[in-house]
Amino acid sequence: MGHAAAEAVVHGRGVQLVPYTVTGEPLEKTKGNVVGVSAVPVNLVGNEEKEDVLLKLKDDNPSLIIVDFTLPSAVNGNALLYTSLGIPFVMGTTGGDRQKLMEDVVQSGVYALIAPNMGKQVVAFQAMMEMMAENFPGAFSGYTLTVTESHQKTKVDTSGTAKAVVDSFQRLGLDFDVSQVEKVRDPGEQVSKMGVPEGALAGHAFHTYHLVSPEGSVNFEFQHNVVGRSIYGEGTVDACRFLAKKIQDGAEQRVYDMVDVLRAGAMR
Ligand SMILES: NC(=O)C1=CN([C@@H]2O[C@H](COP(=O)(O)OP(=O)(O)OC[C@H]3O[C@@H](n4cnc5c(N)ncnc54)[C@H](OP(=O)(O)O)[C@@H]3O)[C@@H](O)[C@H]2O)C=CC1
Ligand SMILES: O=C(O)C1=N[C@H](C(=O)O)C[C@H](O)C1
Repeated sequence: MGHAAAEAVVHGRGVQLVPYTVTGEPLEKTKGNVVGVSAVPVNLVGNEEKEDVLLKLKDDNPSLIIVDFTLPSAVNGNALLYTSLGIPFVMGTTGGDRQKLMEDVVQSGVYALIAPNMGKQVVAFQAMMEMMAENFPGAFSGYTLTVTESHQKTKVDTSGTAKAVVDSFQRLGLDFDVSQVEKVRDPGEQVSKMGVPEGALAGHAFHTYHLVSPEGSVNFEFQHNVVGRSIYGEGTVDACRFLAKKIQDGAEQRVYDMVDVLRAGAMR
């Protein structure tokens, strides 16, 4: 996903790629190595040197914003790293201890945008569910919910988007815990059960939320199926532009999500 985001930055308006990517690898594996993002060579940064490199990049690029698409196990440590260096960041990575993440970032006073989904229409769906929960709490009391999400087999955690939507469903009266979300990670099942195109097995996000009334006579189904990752890359560029403007304006609020970007009319 980091690569897809970098591609979108290279092709995006009003943003510039700082050609460095921090990895989870030791320096001996990254030293001198580059990856190509379109025609731009991007330098790999090893674990031991990341603090020094980020500080130097911040000095050289005062409006630097870090984009993080890593792993749930890296979420909290990375957020502490960025806040300790005073570098604003966009965090698309899901999982980790989300409550601690929010507490640490808010307390630091560093500008950040944290969201489990950067895709404009998915963010709009999330916002719609939040609005429904706020306006009609308990509207689906007594209903039964099933949630199924399919992602590439390398995804280690339950979808962060599904967790956010489940939060709205809970406020709508559904008795459902995120541990009940069915994760589909087997490629065979993804094709046969979920209808994922074979070409999208390495990158897709299919979500289905199904609700049934107590007596079974009323059914609702919400579905968003994304093939590939380009919509998240485009949303990441929107997020960076939005955050840069907030920093420039010295906005009082310092921590944002993608619904804030959408509400501001700042998603293309
Ligand atoms: N918000 C959104 O719209 C979206 C969010 N996501 C989320 O983004 C995250 C990443 O997804 P995806 O790219 O598919 O995952 P991958 O597993 O493909 O990539 C994760 C990368 O993180 C790197 N990494 C691991 N630890 C660290 C670390 N401490 N510092 C820096 N880099 C590290 C790994 O590289 P290496 O170990 O080689 O260094 C690896 O390449 C997931 O949480 C996913 O859910 C995904 C799509 C959209
Ligand atoms: O890992 C992914 O691919 C995605 N992760 C995010 C999530 O966990 O919800 C967003 C989207 O589903 C793609």
